[in-house]
Amino acid sequence: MFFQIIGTFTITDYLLIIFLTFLSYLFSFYYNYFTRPNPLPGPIPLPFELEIFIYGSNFKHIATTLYQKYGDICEIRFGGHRRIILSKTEYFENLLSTSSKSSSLFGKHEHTQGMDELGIFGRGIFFNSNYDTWKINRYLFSQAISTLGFNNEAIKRTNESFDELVEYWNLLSNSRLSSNDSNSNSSNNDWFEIDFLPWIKKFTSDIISVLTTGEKAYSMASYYNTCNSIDYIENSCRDDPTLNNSDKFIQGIISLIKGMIIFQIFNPFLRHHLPLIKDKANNVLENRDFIFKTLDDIIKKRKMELTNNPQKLKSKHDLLTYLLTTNHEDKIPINDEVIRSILLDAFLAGFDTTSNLLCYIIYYICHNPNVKQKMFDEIDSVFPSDISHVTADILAKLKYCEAIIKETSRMMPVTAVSKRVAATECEVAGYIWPAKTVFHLNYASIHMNEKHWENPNDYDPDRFYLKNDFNEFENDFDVENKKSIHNMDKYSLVIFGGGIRICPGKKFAMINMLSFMALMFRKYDIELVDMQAPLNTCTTFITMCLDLKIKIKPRKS
Ligand code: HEM
Repeated sequence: MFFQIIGTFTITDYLLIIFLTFLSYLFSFYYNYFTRPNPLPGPIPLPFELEIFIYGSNFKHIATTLYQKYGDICEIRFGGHRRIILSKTEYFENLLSTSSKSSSLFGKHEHTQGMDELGIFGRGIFFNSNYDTWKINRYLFSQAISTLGFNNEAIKRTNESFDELVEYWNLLSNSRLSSNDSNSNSSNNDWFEIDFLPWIKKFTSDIISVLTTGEKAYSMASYYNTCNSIDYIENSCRDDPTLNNSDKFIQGIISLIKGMIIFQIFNPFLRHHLPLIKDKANNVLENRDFIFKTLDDIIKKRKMELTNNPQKLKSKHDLLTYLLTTNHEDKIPINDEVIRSILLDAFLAGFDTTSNLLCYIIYYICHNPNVKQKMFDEIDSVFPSDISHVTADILAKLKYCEAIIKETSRMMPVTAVSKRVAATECEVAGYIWPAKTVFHLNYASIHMNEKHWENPNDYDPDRFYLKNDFNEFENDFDVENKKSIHNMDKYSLVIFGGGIRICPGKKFAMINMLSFMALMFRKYDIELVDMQAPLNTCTTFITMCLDLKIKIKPRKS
């Protein structure tokens, strides 16, 4: 009967049905919009999640533009979700709360089909919104990376990696000089030109890799080989099949960070059927499988070592060894999949954040020669050239370098906008919101707000310069101390997030960045190749530097 009726339809009938379906979709879409709770200023939404084609995916740009146009609290529909953009510190109170499970604002990511497809969300720490599993994973992770052994290892590995980096730069500089190529990038006066971004990414990924898995990644060696085919670095360890893929693995992590956004902002239909998007989404999935397999192989290999030679592992201070031995001794029920997700988090959250911030530091100090000189003076006074390697005691004295890290993070936060998703009805900014509302905390605009910062466009690390022995990054952000130092409200500078989901890697990140600054700027003077070029960045989950050409020259000792 049904098919008989269908059979009588003409093409006009079909077109009419399509038109009416479209009309009813539009009607319900805009009905929901105009009857939404707590209507806020913001652009009128577009049907079929078309906003991505208008606003792009740079969420820092979206949030700052909306703040400028619509004020401290406004909204946008994006990626199929209503998003509330908050650009006033008072509104952060409930969102960055330290109260735990009861908080309906514990989750950081909207649950979508894309999240499930990617198989990363809901696991590990960063992408996990399940309080019970998150708590165990975060506890294990924080325990492992806060041990003295891990911190000392972090300093030792940074020293070693820097020595290696200097070796490659010397080799490259010498080979360019000897080739005497008139078209060579190296200029006279001992200045040597490099693309800093890939080098610092390889540098930090080598450190993260060895501290996370206990395995060397040889990313710098690989990159050196792509820069110079003459003096190819032979490395016997690279015969190991696990390590042969190591640089590919690091590249894979970078692509995964970039590719995840596709699963967040494109709806399943576009991801599965629109050719260009479909290809990109498939590449992300293929890459994810490769990353999972590599990590699984490393876990298997370490487990074998643990069985065959448990004594040898006593000297290891990496995250994986800690997780496996904790599993053995404390009987905490974590399986290999959980271990893999924690390791993956260390890679995802660990190396791109520090490497990008180091790029921004270089950009800003090169534009502010007085800051650069003051930094040189501090480094020279606490880390003289007769001391070969940086130590924890030296790092604790680098107060001006610490101020540079803060001021750079204020001007160019790596996490420009963070997110919370309501699990149940909740109160934020004086309104009651339904479950699933997505809130964006617009740190980038707050960091540049005249209400909190005098001359916010001026790069001035002195605003954070502590001349006493107090090391702010040693402790969790302490409201009282922070107020006494900056005399500002506690959310006016948010570098590592806040509340129970504050970055657990912040101490390690500080060790890593301060060590690099001390080693690099004790040895090299530095300039930008093009002082007129603006800082080229793009924001997805974090704000990434897209390129940074610099010139370096050994400093006179
Ligand atoms: C400059 C360096 C870094 C910056 C600016 C940074 C910043 C942040 C921020 C803003 C958050 C989110 C907090 C929130 O949503 O409230 C976060 C979370 C996190 N970070 Fe970092 N981070 C850095 C380095 C690191 C390093 C080196 C590691 C580990 C090796 C790390 C591991 C994590 C993890 C696991 C989380 C998730 C915490 C959770 O959801 O409970 N981060 N980080």
